[in-house]
Parts: sequence; C-alpha cells; structure tokens
Amino acid sequence: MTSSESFDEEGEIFETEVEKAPPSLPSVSGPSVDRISNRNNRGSRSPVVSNHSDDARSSSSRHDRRDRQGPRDDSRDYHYRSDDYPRGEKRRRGDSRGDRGPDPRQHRVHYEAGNDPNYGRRSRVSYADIDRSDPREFNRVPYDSPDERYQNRESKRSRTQSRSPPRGPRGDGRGGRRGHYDDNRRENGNRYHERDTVRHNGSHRNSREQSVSEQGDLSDPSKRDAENRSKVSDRTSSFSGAQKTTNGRNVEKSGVLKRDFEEIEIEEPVDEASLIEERRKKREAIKAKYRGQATPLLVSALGLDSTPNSPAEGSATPATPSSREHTPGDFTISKDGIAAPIDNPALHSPIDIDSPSAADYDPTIDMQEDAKRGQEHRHIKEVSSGSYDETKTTVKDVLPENASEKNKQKPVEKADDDDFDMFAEGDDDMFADPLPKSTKKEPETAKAVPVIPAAKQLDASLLDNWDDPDGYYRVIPTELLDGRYHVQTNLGRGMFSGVVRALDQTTNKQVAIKIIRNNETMKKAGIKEIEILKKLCAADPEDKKHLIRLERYFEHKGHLCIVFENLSINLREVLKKYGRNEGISLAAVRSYAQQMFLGLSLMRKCNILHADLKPDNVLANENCSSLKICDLGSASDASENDITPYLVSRFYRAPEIILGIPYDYAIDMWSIGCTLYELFTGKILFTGRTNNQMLRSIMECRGKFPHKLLRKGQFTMLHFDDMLNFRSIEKDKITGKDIIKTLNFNKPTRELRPRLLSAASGMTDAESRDLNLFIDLLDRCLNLNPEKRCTPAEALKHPFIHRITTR
Ligand SMILES: Nc1ncnc2c1ncn2[C@@H]1O[C@H](COP(=O)(O)OP(=O)(O)OP(=O)(O)O)[C@@H](O)[C@H]1O
Repeated sequence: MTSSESFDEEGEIFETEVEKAPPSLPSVSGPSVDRISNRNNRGSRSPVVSNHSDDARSSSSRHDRRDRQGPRDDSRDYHYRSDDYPRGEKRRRGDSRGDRGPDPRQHRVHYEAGNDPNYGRRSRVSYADIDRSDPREFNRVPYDSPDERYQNRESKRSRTQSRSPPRGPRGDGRGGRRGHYDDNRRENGNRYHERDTVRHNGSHRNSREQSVSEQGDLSDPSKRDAENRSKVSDRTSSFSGAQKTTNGRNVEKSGVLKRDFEEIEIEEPVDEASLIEERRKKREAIKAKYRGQATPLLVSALGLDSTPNSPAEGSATPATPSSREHTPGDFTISKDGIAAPIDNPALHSPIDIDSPSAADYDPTIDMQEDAKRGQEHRHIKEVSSGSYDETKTTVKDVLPENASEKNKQKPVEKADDDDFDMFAEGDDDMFADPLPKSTKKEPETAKAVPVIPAAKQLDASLLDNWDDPDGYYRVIPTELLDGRYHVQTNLGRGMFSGVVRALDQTTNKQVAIKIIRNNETMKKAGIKEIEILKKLCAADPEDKKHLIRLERYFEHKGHLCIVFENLSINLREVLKKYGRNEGISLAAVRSYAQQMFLGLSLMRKCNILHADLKPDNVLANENCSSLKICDLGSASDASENDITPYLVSRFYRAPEIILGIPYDYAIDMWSIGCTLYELFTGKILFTGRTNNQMLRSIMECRGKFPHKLLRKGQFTMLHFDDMLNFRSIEKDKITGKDIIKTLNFNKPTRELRPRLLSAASGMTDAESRDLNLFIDLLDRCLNLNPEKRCTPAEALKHPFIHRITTR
C-alpha cells in the first residue's frame, strides 16, 4: 500500500487540494511503516547477556568551546553548501575539490519557474529544489518506493552490503528544558566550516558514496564481514518459571518470550557438520582459483603458495566449536529469549510486506538518493550515483588484485538471485570463519586465523600502486602495518576509508584499523575525527561512556590509519540476528538505550554533535552485551551548525534539519529515539524517499508541527503553503505525474503507542508497565520541538532507564 493509498483510506488526514506539480518535481512514492502483524512464527534467538549499568552521573570537565573548533581557517576553504553536497553533513569522501559549489540560490529560478504559483511566493528558500530532483532522475535511475525496496530486499539481499553502509533510530514536551538547549544554541553557527573540509571532500557518508559513484564504477567494493555470515546456534534461555499463554508462547518473568520446544525442533534443522564441510570445500576451491590468478609477486607476498588453511605463523589456535559459551547475564536479546541462529530462513517469521524491516534496511541506498538529489541540483555530471551499488558486489577487497578483477561480475549474479541472503554463509570468502559462529567462542586474538599467512612487512617497491583508482588502500591480509598490526580480514568500506581487522602483535589483541583513502582532504577529515575522538577519550578516562576508543594512529604508504578497539557487529546486524522483523527484547532495548544515552551525555558535555546516529553506527561487543557509539566521521563541534537539509541519514533525520531550523544536540536524541523504536519493533519508524515525505511520515506519527516552529524554518516553504498546510509531493497513480496534495494532519494516524503495542504481544502486566515507560521515553525523545525534546541526562533519569541502576 502506498502512502497515497493510505491517505485515502485513513480518513484522518484531510486532502484539501490537489494540484499538478511543476514538471520539475520528482515523482514520489510515499513510505509506509506498518505495524507488525505476525510475530508468532518468528525465529529470532539471542544469547543471554549481561546488563551494563555504568554510572550515568560521572562527569567530564567542560572545555572551552572555541578550543574545540579545530582549524577553522582550513575549514573555511571547504565551506559546505547543501545543494552542492546532499546530506553534506557527512564528509565528502570521494571529492577532492575544495571549492564551493554553485550558489544554491541559482536553482531557485529553476524551482520557481515551475507551474505552481505558490513557489513564486517563496522568499526564504535558499536551498531550492532540495527535495525536487530533476524528474529525469526517475527515468535514468528508476527505483522503487521504500516499501517496494524493502520487499524486494526480503528476497534479494546481497551479503556484500557493507554493514555500516558507507553505507545503517518524545513527546509532548513534558519534562523538556527549553532553556537548556537555548544555552547551547548557535543561531549563526558554522558547523560545516571545518566539516566542509571534510564534506566537500568526501567526509559525509552520503556524499562519500556519491563521490565514489561519481568517479566511476567501483571495481573493488567492500565486502561483508565474515561475521555477518556466521550463525549462532546456541540456544540459551535465561529465565525459568515460564507461563503458558494462549498464543503458544511461554511468557517469562523478565519480559522475554520463549518459543515452544516443539516449534524449535521443527524450525532449526541445522546440520552443522555438513555445513562446515560444504563451506570448507568452497573456500578451498576459491583459494585455489585465486592462487592461480595472482601474480608471482603477490603470490609470494601473500604467502598463497603455502599450504592452504595452515595456521599463520605465530597465530593463535582457533577455538573449537564447543568452546563457545554465552556469557551469563540478566537479559536476553531476542524477544523469545532463546539463543539460536536466525540465519536459517525457516526460522524467519512471515514478513509484513507493508512494513520496512529495520534489519534489511541499507542506509547506503538512501544516502545515495540524498546525494544524488544534491548533485542533480548542482548540474554536475561527475558521476552517475547509480553506478555504485554495494549490493551487487562480492569481490573481496583482501583478495589479490587479479582475482578481484576476474570475479567482478559474480556479485551481480548473486544480487539477482532471489534467494540470496546478504548475510548468508559465505560461499566465496576465503577469509570467512571456517565454522558457524554459533559453534565457537574463542578469545578475540584467536579469530580469523586459519587461512591467514604469516605477517609480512611489504616494501613499497613491490607494487607500482598500492591504491585502487578511488584512493582506497588495497588491503593485503598478510601485511604488517606499522610494524605491529597483522591484517587479518576486511571489515567494510565506507566512502571515507576501508576498515580492516588486525592482530596487534604488540599487545596480542585484535584492533580495527580505518585506512583513510589517499586524499589530502580525507586525511584532514580523518585528523578531525581523531581530534574529536581524542577529546572524547580524554573526557572518559575509565571508558565508561560507550564511545569507541581511539588507540592510536599512524601513516602507512600515504594513508592515514586510525586504530580503534575491535568490536563485533552493529545494531542492525544485532536486529538481523536476534530480532528480524520483530525487534529485540525490551530488556535488551533498555540496556542499549542506557548505554547510548551515556555516550550522548558525554558528547554533550564535550560540545560535540554526532550527527549520524543510527543502528549501523553503534557497534556491539562479541556477546552483544555492551555497545559503543562509533563512526565519528560526521561529528562536529556543536557550534558548527550551518543549516543544511541533508544532515544525518534520512530516516534518522530530525525534523528541524529538514525544515532548516537551527539545530543542536537534540538532533542526536531524535536519532536515538528512532533507533530505539527500531530495536524494539524491528521496523523503521519514519520512512520517506525525500525530505518532503519524511515530514509526512513524521506528522502521520507525531502530529502537526506547531506553526511557531514552522515559521523558524528556512526550508518550511518547500513543504508547506502560505497557510502552513503540508504540501505532499507525490506521484499520481494514474498519470504517473508528480502532483502536490495539500494535507492537513488534524490527527496523527500512525501514532507511536499502537505501533509499539502491536510489537509487544503476549506481555505480562509487569512487562506492559515497562512498555508504557518505554513509550513515554520515546515520546520525549521524539518531540517535534527540539527545545522540548529530552536531554541525555533526562533520559538517563527516566524510569524506563533508571530502573537498571536502581533494581
Ligand atoms: N572498531 C570497530 N570494530 C569492528 N568493526 C568496525 C570498527 N569500526 C568500524 N568497523 C566496521 O567498518 C565499517 C566501516 O566503518 P566506518 O563506518 O567507521 O567507516 P567509514 O569509512 O567512516 O564509513 P562511513 O562512510 O560509514 O563513515 C563499519 O561498517 C563497521 O562494520
């Protein structure tokens, strides 16, 4: 059901006027986020994990804000313009140009030249055409409505999608503190001065993707982490004394649901031995193939002439499958409270085709779309953003270059396979774990060992060029970086960097190393990220605030390399594993929420906006008990808050950003609210293919914007008429032409409460009380008015969270 249809049917939104849109308006298919309808046959499982109850009250010293603004002179050279760089809030990772783009106002003429007389009256719009990309865009790059896309993804998923795509979520004002935000607000801030150094040159994730696309076909896209493809077969249940309920589940004391034993027996026919053997054979075949294709130099450099599968010299012995155990704790992640693999399609619940699944969402595509809009307005033909599609590639960055080239087409075939699961077991990953993840629990230092040759320091003279055409370092798994980091596997690639996991031979611990693309501007962006990370680490010396730890940085063959603590999977992957389409347990959501709020509270103390919070940018540890907020690539000082409509990934984008209202820390609270909803329901809260449709989705759920708020927005008139009625830019179902519907949202039609309740069937009274608290917290995090939105400190004191530390 399209949004348009839902409008017609829901009857609570009054369509007062329908008018033809100017020809230049893009076609828009409305989003649809529907309630979860069928959760009884699901198959999510989770390990039991420990609660973390870090002290929310520990403080960090305040710093002079000016001191934190970094090299402002440099940054001015890259001053951000939103129409130049859609979602330019993120660093522009593929773009080495330091000049400004064309004045956005030049497009105003184009915008106002349309047939809609209302546009001619807009006088405050400086970023014209923001949501109105050239209609040709839709001819050149047809893409489905979000719903369609999600539906398609259910059957067409490429496991090669990067896990955090360059690629992956308040109320009525109660308890809000207006003055609190006002204290920190900058009406004329320059958030992007320095960021533009970055963004203009490729630091924003969205822009990064764009820029890569612009530079042509990616020959060497990122591969999925082997962990994405591993399975968890352990089943643990942390609670006893379950009561039978009418829907066939056992409801447990703590709020997690447990599947009936019979169901489990039927739904988990995992033949581990044959699975392992099959994977082993595939890996061997692939390695043999690549071994033959590698140049003699690389064969020698990579050690591929050695016996396959022989453990690397000096490497730790992999743990046996039986060594895997779950850490005992007091919450389970999945709602059914059972830890078991979710990768088995038989375990998946029937998919609610109307609701975008959070687990299957790939922010990359949205970022590409946002980026593309900006490029359309700039009339710059550097790229076709459609040429870059992570989902269509499985070539491993860590493979010898010859092998990579030869296998370039394979992923496309994979992507076209309806049954292909982007997180399925690796069938061509020579570096994949040899055993299902669920069957082994090993120390961090013992992972990814079997097929990695001994570390070698590779002399720069071995190859003419160590970078690919886009400036990414061609990672070689044998290489020793900085004399101590033995590269083991590739973790992903953003527009800004490639990330590898490596064994630090000095400490014998694994680390994640971000290898920044070889580009001066990106290096500057990396330096800014380092500065922010250093500041955050210094303010949290005991590592209690759930922000990713920077270990050190160095330069390698012209690339800035940033060493981070090693973590496991991000929250979207957690959802995939333990809560596909249905979300994770309320107990897990509570723990995760507390940890994220702690992280945000520290960022606020340090005057830093994250500006790209979403499930993809929160990484969990091995047993998913502890989280860290990561990817500070979009972060900036709170004073650097230039107005731009593309800050933050679209589904997590606060309305004040879309409306062009000066923003502050509250944007991160909005993103966390969206993320928490997603974690509990498994569905994305607000979806829209454009900023305009995001506003519609937000109002369907949260109601009308106060007129006072709308009047503050620089972009309000792009989305509202003179009477401040919403102008929904949609596609006519019959003619296919763009039309504008003027809509009044007299009453929200898709409110938070019923949507959350529908994701929480079979709860006990105690659990229902908890859920009500959760709804209240979300209500506060998602207040349309940023000044009334709750702060991290207030969230930590909210009864939903506070009980972690008090019970
Ligand atoms: N510390 C870490 N431990 C484990 N994996 C990590 C770590 N840091 C990053 N990764 C993985 O590497 C991928 C890329 O990381 P990140 O998003 O920070 O890079 P980026 O180049 O800044 O990309 P983006 O374009 O999203 O900003 C992520 O998807 C994540 O899965």
